[in-house]
Amino acid sequence: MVLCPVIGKLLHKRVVLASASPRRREILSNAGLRFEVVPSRFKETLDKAAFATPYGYAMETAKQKALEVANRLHQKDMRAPDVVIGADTIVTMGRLILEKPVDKQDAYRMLSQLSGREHSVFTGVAIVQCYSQDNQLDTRVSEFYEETMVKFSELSADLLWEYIHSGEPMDKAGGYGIQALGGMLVEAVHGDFLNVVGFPLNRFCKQLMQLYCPPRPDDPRRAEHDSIPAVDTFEDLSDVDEGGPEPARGDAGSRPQKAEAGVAGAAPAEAEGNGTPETLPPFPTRLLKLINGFKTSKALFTACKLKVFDLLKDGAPQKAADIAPKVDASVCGTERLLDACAALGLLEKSEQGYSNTEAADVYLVSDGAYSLHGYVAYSSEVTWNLFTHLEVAVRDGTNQNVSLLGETAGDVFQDVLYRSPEARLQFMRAMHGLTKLSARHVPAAFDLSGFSSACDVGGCTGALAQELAREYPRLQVTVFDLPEVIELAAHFRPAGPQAAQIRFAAGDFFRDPLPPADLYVLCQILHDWADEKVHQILGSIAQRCKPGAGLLLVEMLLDEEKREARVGLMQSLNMLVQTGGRERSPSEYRRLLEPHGFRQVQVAHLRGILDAMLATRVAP
Ligand SMILES: Cc1cn([C@@H]2O[C@H](COP(=O)(O)OP(=O)(O)OP(=O)(O)O)[C@@H](O)[C@H]2O)c(=O)[nH]c1=O
Repeated sequence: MVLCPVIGKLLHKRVVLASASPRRREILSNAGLRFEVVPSRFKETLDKAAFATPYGYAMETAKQKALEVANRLHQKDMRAPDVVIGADTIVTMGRLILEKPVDKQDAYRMLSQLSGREHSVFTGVAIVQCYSQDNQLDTRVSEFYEETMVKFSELSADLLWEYIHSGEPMDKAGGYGIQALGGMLVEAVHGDFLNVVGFPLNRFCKQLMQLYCPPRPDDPRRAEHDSIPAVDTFEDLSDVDEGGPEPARGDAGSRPQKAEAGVAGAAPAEAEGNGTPETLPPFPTRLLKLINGFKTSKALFTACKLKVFDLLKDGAPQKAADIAPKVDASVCGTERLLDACAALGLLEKSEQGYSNTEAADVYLVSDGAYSLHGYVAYSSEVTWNLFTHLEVAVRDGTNQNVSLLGETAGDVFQDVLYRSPEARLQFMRAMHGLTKLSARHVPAAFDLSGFSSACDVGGCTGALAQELAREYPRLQVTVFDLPEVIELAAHFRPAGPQAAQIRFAAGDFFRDPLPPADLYVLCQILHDWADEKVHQILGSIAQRCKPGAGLLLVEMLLDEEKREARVGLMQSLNMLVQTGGRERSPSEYRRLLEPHGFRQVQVAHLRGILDAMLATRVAP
């Protein structure tokens, strides 16, 4: 019996697993797949620093493992297998990437770093379809990754050594095997368990379905189903938070090979009835998703604006007819909106009516500790309108505030974002919600314990300052921002024990001297500006810095080739249309930092949407 129908389709193909991992072999044979095992000889020595994300590294390693086997078998037999599967599992925590330990000491080092903390396990998978013609091998690679979060208990040195002496850690990424004795170290798992063991079977089957059973354009069931095109559910979007919002959960077709089904390219199919092979283009699911993406954003914005999620928070399910009058809307419109939200994974729909999903309760209600309601409102009322002028922005290379607000829009902050107390508060709410969520991995990205004072330049509501203060209880943090921002920052001040570590100082970082500190922080500031202004900001920070002082940059880092970081690239368009600034890659930031004496730059790709760089000021 095969649960995944596509596994049956592969029974007649020559499938090779390019892996020596006994776990991968077991997972795939348990699933009913028939395959040969040819371990890859590819050496896992790719330069990790060259990858924008840890999963980019895992996917590339998986691909190289599979391609090595495909090429070797093709050369040997002049006949390539039909499909080669490669995989690579890594354990990551902050900027650390852990692979298999080299010896027992190394295993101890890894496990003690994981003790008491949460980490991510990424498995990158590459499915290489091989075609040989005239003795030439042509390949088409489909890659993806899966992330699972694992939390370890606090583990004593004795326990770790006992575990290491069992011999189990040595051939396993991160130095543990969750499926055996290592399971005892684990307090919680969030995500696909088999992904931790070494192979994300569920996602693999979905990928095979896409490759071997693409929906046909003339399939009536498909048309019906796709009349609202498939979109990422909210749960998928929250993966983004923890892994960087990449194409539908790490879905990446590789370039030199043929294009991935669903975007372009043709896949052979058999015409119904007469068995004649006919070439049909694959149904462009992903393309339709892109075309219609704006509808899903607006449905979410509208539900937030009507405060549907506030109404349903923690309460019993309600019917559309009961909800409509409470949100001052028509029953027929409300019903459609609620159904769309349910299909998007924002609401649950049952016989009793509609209720919030867990994610909606946390992120979409207007008053939650982690609410993104302010960010949604800003996106709907400001970003949305600016994006209607994207074409002009692209043609002219300028921000579109003037198109929106008229000639008064001179300075992006003073005349636009802060043009009235309401606009200012709206922007601050948006930034606060987003920073609070996305900056939580920043403080642990580097060891900042050597610094005693920090100045968060343009620190707005103090959201990052709170995270820094929480991680470093001896650190004093000054949040430096415009007087009108500091005035409203009181709305967001923390009540907790960190409050005493944080003070707010008013000033303009383009004009006024910065407060003294031995660590300066710029969180999503440089991306607002073109290079000339960036130099001005860095110059005035450098003036205040003694040698040894630090500069922590928190930004969405683009990959050097500007191909992978989809969210960062979208954000770069956003910066064009809103401010005239841009997102940059690590080497672009390095080039801006160097003339100001900021060297020894370390880069940390973090979970979530923000990354971090730490530079040290050297003597001029
Ligand atoms: C976290 C974890 C990992 N593993 C194993 O760790 C190896 C990772 O290394 P790899 O480089 O991806 O694979 P490999 O074993 O070297 O094989 P290959 O595919 O030939 O490179 C794989 O074995 C996995 O199962 C477990 O068995 N249990 C766990 O909980």
